[in-house]
Amino acid sequence: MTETNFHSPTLSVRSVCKTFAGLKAVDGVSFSLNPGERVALLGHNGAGKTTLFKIVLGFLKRDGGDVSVLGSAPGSHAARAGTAYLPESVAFPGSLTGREVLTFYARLKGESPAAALPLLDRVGLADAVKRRVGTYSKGMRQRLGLAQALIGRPKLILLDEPTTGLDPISRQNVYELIGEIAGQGTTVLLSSHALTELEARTDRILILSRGKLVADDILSRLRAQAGLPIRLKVWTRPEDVAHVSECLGGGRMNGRSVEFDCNADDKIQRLSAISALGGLVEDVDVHAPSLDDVYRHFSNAANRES
Ligand SMILES: Nc1ncnc2c1ncn2[C@@H]1O[C@H](COP(=O)(O)OP(=O)(O)OP(=O)(O)O)[C@@H](O)[C@H]1O
Repeated sequence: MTETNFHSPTLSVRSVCKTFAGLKAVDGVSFSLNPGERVALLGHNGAGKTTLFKIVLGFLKRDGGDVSVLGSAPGSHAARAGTAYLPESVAFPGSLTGREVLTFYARLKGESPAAALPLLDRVGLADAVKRRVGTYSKGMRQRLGLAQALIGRPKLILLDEPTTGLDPISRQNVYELIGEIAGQGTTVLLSSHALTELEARTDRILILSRGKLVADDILSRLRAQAGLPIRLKVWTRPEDVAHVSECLGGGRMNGRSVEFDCNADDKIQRLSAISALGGLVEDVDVHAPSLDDVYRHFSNAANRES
């Protein structure tokens, strides 16, 4: 077994392919993830996210390419010992209590149940540990799944749509927990369709389209690569709207504001021009392209190419 350290990737995927009955579910995908990274894997329904997860976990055999999990082959003892997985829908025996479920999984993973049980507290289930899981809400089951995945401090954790079915506060709690474990060096790879909530909570974005990896970078660089415009909205008094618009070279006028788009490269220059208007300007909003916009850009580009 190869020991991982801060110089070796937690997960390395090279030219991986998987075909189901002639359909290329994963088509030449390559990337590597480092310790402590929080990475979002995005893609339309059927893009190949779950297939890729299953290959990394050793549940599915790839047709080509290489995968190294913590320096070992997927599905090997070393890889499994350091990897955790939360599937999209978790199912636990309804007659067991939350505490019994976690104790069962701790034993299965060769960990001490006493060390694992505080995880129930961390996922907000402290008051429900003695209740049968059959009486849990969907969100509670999902949080129990997350506690199960965190047993034994995995070095790599794969989360398939971890916030599906959770209310806004629980979603926030999940991302706080993800931030905490990543801060301790765990690599988190999560798939999600909830782009807005990912925007500020992941370090890097991977986009799959029809099995191909069409983007892999931090959001700010993907924004720059996409070349999408930045929208500036300048607030002023109603009587000054026309004058402000003229000074700024035009723009869409609303009752109290002027809106226009600029390139990332022009942003500072345009903000200086706005600032030079002094008291005419009451406020400025800067809207960078959202992850939704960036995602749409890369997906559309991939569709046009194919
Ligand atoms: N066992 C299988 N047999 C045949 N085809 C499969 C199998 N598993 C997945 N596929 C196909 O491979 C493609 C990728 O599926 P996958 O489940 O990986 O997508 P996904 O990105 O996870 O989608 P979703 O967002 O809907 O969960 C789909 O076209 C799917 O129908």
